[in-house]
Amino acid sequence: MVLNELGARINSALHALSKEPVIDEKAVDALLREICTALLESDVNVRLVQQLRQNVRKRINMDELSASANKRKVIQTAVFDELCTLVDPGVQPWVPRKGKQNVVMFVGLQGSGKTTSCTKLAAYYKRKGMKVGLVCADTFRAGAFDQLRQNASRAHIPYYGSYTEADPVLIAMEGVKQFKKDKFDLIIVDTSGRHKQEMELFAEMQQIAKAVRPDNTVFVMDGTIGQAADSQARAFKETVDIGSIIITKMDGHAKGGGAISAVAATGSPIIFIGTGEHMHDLDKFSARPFVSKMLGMGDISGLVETVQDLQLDKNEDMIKNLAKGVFTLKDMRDQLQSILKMGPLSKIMGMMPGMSPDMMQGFDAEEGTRRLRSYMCIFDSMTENELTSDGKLFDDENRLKRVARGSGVRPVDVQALLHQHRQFGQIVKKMGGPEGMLSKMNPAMMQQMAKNPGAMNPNMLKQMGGMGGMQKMIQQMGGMSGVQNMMKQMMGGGDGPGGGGLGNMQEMMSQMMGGMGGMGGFGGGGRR
Ligand SMILES: Nc1nc2c(ncn2[C@@H]2O[C@H](COP(=O)(O)OP(=O)(O)OP(=O)(O)O)[C@@H](O)[C@H]2O)c(=O)[nH]1
Repeated sequence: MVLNELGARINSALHALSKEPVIDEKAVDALLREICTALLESDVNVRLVQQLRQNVRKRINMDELSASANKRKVIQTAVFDELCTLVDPGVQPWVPRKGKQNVVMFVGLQGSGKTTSCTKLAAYYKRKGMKVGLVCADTFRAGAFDQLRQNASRAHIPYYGSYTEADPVLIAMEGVKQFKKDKFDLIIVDTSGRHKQEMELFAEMQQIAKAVRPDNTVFVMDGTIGQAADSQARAFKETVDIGSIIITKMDGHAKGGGAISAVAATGSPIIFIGTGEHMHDLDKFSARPFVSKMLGMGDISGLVETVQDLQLDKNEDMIKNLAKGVFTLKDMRDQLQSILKMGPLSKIMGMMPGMSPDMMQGFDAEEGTRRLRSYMCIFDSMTENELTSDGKLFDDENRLKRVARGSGVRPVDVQALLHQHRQFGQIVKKMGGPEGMLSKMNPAMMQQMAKNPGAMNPNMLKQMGGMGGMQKMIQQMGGMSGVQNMMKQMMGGGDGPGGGGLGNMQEMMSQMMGGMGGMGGFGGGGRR
């Protein structure tokens, strides 16, 4: 069972509980049976599933429960917490520090996704402002250096490797030495893999570790591996000092439960999850947001971090404009550019509460991204004067035709962009100023949800006014104008209970992307 399905099944079991007229031992047993079966079908280690069942059972005291006003909430919180425990070894993950020359070594079996993940991680920390270098110490697989070189070049990340040197230990040592000399903040060493756990691989890993003395060793594991994950993780743990885990290929049809269980075998935290072959397909992992996202409650912290990385609050001109309710073509270009920088639209939308991955079906994010890129070409063909205008200049047909010619599109495409700009402009006008919807919020509620999404009353999101309330929470958590402005743009309004939050967002997105079909499932306001 893939993780989306697992989340949906646990959700529906919890939902079924709320429909029970009496919540007694029998009802709790039925709930746990359903959850445990779902976990086992997702390849979660059987020992861990038993442990989860016992822990939840221990936390639910039926006598106390009968006096409790909200039994369902108590049970839901217990289940949520135990699901988090399942993927959280309780160890703070290691993070590189800027200004210190951090060395990270990647290990794992051949094809697990080491090389790909090295570059993804390098790009991630580059976005955080670190000076990152990649060392290819994989001399076992012909072509490994070429792969790393290509990936690194694409991401503009310096790399080190050799076509002639056959000794991986020497390459690793030399690469790390050079990057250290040049004061790199983070040096990532990719090592070889083998088809299976074998002595030669382990001996090589140990030699490299001895030579470069990594601050952290990252174990990369294929998410599709199933129950074999447990023994694989143990074998690696016994040989090298695994500090963190990256699980790859968690996109598509990976069951993932087996690899996730590896946390227990190594006692090391999962730090990232690979969700595709592209550079951006790396999700930071932490237990609570992961479980929250799996259960369709979104990943607020991931969304806030992604938005923070954009440093939108540094775009002062736009912020000033927005506050005044003014929205130029240049503002629109900057916003869309930011969205493009955040990575695939599907990923961003997947982080939003209420949007479980299955709701994204039919949402053609690639087509959306292509359309955004064509918009960028149109903006590039405009003069500064035109960009800083409200678009009325294009009532002049010659001007419109000139821009269409310059960007290789039809005049009607330029008109479509101008139409969307007008729509955005109307929303900005409505929301700007002190009367904007962001001024109305309930901080206590937001803080509670931010701290513990599992304890959230399922109706809370609805009460908060769906995505409108979400927006307020992001304001509370991020506390920065850039996030608000971004969210304002992306999501549109949504005030009050059931306010058209998601509905508006759907409308906005589909307008932006030119009416992508298949998003009709999004309800207004909170979901569940
Ligand atoms: N779908 C998907 N594919 C991935 C992911 N991570 C890696 N891959 C693919 O998995 C394949 C193997 O990845 P590599 O990075 O070459 O694996 P490796 O562990 O470095 O392999 P060796 O160098 O031979 O040890 C490649 O085709 C990658 O594109 C992921 O998160 N999702």
